[in-house]
Amino acid sequence: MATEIVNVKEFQELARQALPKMYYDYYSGGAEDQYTLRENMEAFCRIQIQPRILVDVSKIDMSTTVLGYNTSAPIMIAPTAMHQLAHPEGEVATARAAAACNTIMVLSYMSTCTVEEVASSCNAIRFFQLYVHKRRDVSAQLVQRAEGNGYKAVILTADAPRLGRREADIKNKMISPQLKNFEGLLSTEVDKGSNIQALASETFDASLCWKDIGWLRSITNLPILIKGVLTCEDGACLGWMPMLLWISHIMDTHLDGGNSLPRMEAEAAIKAVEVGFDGIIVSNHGARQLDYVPASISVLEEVVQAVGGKVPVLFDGGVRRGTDIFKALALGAQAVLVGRPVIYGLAAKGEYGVRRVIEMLKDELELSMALSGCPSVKDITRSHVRTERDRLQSML
Ligand SMILES: Cc1cc2nc3c(=O)[nH]c(=O)nc-3n(C[C@H](O)[C@H](O)[C@H](O)COP(=O)(O)O)c2cc1C
Ligand SMILES: CC(C)CC(=O)C(=O)O
Repeated sequence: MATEIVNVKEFQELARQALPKMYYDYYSGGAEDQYTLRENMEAFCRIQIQPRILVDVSKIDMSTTVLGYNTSAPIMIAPTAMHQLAHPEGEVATARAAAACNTIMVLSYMSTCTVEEVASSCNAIRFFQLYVHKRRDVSAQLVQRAEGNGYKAVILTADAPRLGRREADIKNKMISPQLKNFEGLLSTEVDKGSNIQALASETFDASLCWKDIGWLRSITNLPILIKGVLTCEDGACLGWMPMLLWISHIMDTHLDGGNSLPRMEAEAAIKAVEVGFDGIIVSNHGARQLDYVPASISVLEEVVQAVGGKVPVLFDGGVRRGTDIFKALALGAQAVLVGRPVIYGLAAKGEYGVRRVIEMLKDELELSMALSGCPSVKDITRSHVRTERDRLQSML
């Protein structure tokens, strides 16, 4: 008899067994030395939870809203490319699982099922992730198809002017399938070098910058969120801060007239709000772009402070446990997105596997809330966690 799967991480091994090596490596891998890939998870381990006792937790309510849409828990499905390499039903199976769990799914621009196929497969709340194509008309058409098919928001991924260097994909000569969304629009059959690399360099418009957001606004009425730009080196310093940097930060605070953030990071976050984004996703793209950027959990709080509640801040990177979700919420995220675990569930057991992954995370979050004295999501506060920065501060 097969042993019971008891946590999300165990789906990774099932996926490894189920998938051809080339695809498993593509899904699981990160950039270059994979330092940030390890950090994304290890940084969670350095945050401790401070529970409260004797709180009535006989009922736990995990429900929340994201951009006004109700969801059963603050857990969303991150945009990840090419689900049909994991399972023949691809993104349709993922969307059905999202619908069954009452969770929001973000469809990748690089999906293998089309925007329309996913929309007509179920009633999941769907957002659409966008890469801005060198040919702007291609991106505009995709956004308009998404809007016409009931997707509720556009998520602009801003951390990929070029593709990160994923060495396993280079060695494996990772091949991308034809992406049906682009049929008739352009060819994705490129056969030089790493095909994924060639696909990305054909696609990504590396000239995209802040001033182009006006163009994006002009092609859609949907809310637009920005994903990935705020996990910059400036924020990273704080997560890993040696004592010296903390002292200089305190000095900055005084020189800055009370701004509690390092100036560069605050500027980046505020800029995103000023140019009119409707939400921010703190993300390092699952450590697949620039290696040696900080774990995204270690910059979350600075971004939340800089944004000051003006727009929602979502979070992704390394979420594998309910306690990870609890920690991200305590540090100010409105919800988390989950990338690889969803793919592992899909590869191992199709739609059912994705459902199990989400259910397991929900069950773990519910238990974490009960054991921490938090009957609802809004009861999870900053004082429920203790970070490295808190520990260093207490030594001053
Ligand atoms: C295989 C794979 C494909 C991805 N494809 C996309 C994509 O098409 N668009 C995008 O914005 N992010 C993409 N991402 C990044 C995810 O949206 C997300 O930021 C990341 O997976 C979160 O980290 P996690 O996998 O540790 O949960 C991808 C990530 C993986 C692992
Ligand atoms: C096809 C890739 C460009 C999709 C992606 O964003 C990724 O693999 O991280």
